[in-house]
Amino acid sequence: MRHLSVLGKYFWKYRLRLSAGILFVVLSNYFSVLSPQLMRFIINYVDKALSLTKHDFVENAGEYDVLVQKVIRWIDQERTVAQVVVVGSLVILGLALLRSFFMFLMRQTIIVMSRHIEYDQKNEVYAKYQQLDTSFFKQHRVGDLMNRIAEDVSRVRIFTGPAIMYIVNLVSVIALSVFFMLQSSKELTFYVLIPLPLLAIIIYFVNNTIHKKSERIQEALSDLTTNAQESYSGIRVIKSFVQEKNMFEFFRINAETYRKNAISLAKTEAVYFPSINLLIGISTLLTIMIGGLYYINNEHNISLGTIVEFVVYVNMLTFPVSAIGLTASMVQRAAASQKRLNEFLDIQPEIQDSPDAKDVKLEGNIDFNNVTFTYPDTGIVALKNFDLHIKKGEKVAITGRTGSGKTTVAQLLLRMYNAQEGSIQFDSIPIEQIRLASLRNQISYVPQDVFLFSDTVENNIRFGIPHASKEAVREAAKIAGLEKEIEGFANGYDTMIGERGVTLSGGQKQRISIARAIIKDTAIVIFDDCLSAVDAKTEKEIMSRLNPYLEDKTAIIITHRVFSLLQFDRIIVLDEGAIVEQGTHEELMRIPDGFYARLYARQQEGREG
Ligand SMILES: Nc1ncnc2c1ncn2[C@@H]1O[C@H](COP(=O)(O)OP(=O)(O)OP(=O)(O)O)[C@@H](O)[C@H]1O
Repeated sequence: MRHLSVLGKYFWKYRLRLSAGILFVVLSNYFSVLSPQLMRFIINYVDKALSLTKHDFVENAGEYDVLVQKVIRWIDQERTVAQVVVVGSLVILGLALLRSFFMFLMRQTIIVMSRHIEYDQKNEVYAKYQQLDTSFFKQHRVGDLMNRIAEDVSRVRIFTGPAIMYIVNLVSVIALSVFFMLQSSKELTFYVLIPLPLLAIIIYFVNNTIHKKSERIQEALSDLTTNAQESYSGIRVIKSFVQEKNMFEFFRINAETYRKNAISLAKTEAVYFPSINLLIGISTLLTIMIGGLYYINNEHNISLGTIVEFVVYVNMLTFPVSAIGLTASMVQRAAASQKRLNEFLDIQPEIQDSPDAKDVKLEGNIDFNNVTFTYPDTGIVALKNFDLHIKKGEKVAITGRTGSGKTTVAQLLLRMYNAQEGSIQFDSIPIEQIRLASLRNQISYVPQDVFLFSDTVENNIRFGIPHASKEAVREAAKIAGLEKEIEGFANGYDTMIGERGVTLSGGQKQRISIARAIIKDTAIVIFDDCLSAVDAKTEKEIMSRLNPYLEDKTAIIITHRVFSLLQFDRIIVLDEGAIVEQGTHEELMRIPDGFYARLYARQQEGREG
């Protein structure tokens, strides 16, 4: 429950709606407990007026609610018995209408409030995701993140809406009806209420079982969905490895688990609802039986009207009491979901703006001073005493074996991580003193893994500059060597990319990603192995167009392909997180048995062979 206390801020925000909602629940219940009293009055009135029974009882006006007393006085004015019955029934109808009206208002306030809270909470979680560090996303599965924003937030909404409504309803219905039952007959109240606590306890326990079983079903369903999803997205691999049968078997096992759990839940539910009805039936039975005996024996001033009044009260208590278990499990689920959400919401991102961080215009000078960096989650030391000084306008290539730390250099420049030792500076300003948004806005980065959104080609290119003109988009596409291909698409720049759009080749995707960086037109450009999927000829073409574009920029190009490096001012060779060779192409070629020279020779052979 304490996990739910964070919702206090939302209840405070919507306090007007909440208080109005609570008032409406109470009013709606107030009008509903008045009708059994009127029923009692009408029955007793008819009984007395027509002398139906020779029964002796005293109508005690004080047992009725003040409002009912007034209504009775108004009805009971020189009217015939039939008129009293008709007018009384119309008042009962009026009460039912009033009750429904307040119920409508109650839903309009409490349920609407819960939708507002749901909206705010979704935004809060989404905004938090955007703030969290990249390392957080490495440690959590996408499915898990999606679940929190969808499933967990919905479960919390069930608490802020229906559960709150049920709780207020339960308390007010029990308080009001027990109050009037006691006014009417203490003895009968006692017997009638005996089965109700028992009912609540049984419902609570059975509901817990149902809750556990539902959780198991959810898990099984999640496995089943993941299984199906992977089969669809990996269909090409499955078919080429002829694994259809095995995959189906895997699916069948998951489906079987789901079926077993679902059947088990259905069995419990099959017992549950009839049992509730049985216990409620016992309450009604006790009312009629004990009330009847009192009546026959002329005890405790019980009239026919009182018995009917009690039967209606018992039925009125039925739903709220039987909803206790349901409400308790709603609260439990919401608390578990909020706990999960709090785990995320409480994380303070390590990478955030320090109070003295400023917007800085970057010129393009970059310094790595003796930087050592270890990935916090794996403990892998990716850079060791890394010292690199790049001047404004310099074009630097970084090469080396896979896993040597090349991408890490780019990640640190974008401040996706903080280096544990040493310092990184831009124009002699420590990276921590530059506002994150300012830093990242001034670096054009093309990551190794291309990611395109399900949107048009044009919008994908202008992603970083949402208001970029069509001309700027076309210019960027031209430099990235994409212009002709895009024009060849049926809808040109408006062609949709992604699951339901055109399927692009690996090289085309890479070039859209390059165009997306180019359009930013910043002083610093980092390309991370972003031409690996294009052929050597296209690569050369792109490079020749990029050359004039990069002229006044500082460029860091990470690559495995040596022959594209020829026009660079400096080539850095990394190995195990440290620089092992550094110089121009010619200088590196002169190092006997050097990494670069060997790589170059190997690639030349490959090209000729
Ligand atoms: N997000 C991460 N979390 C933990 N360890 C990582 C992460 N990214 C990379 N590493 C590890 O850090 C080391 C350096 O990785 P990095 O990606 O910088 O190499 P790279 O030279 O760019 O490799 P490649 O040429 O294959 O892209 C590797 O051992 C890698 O396993």
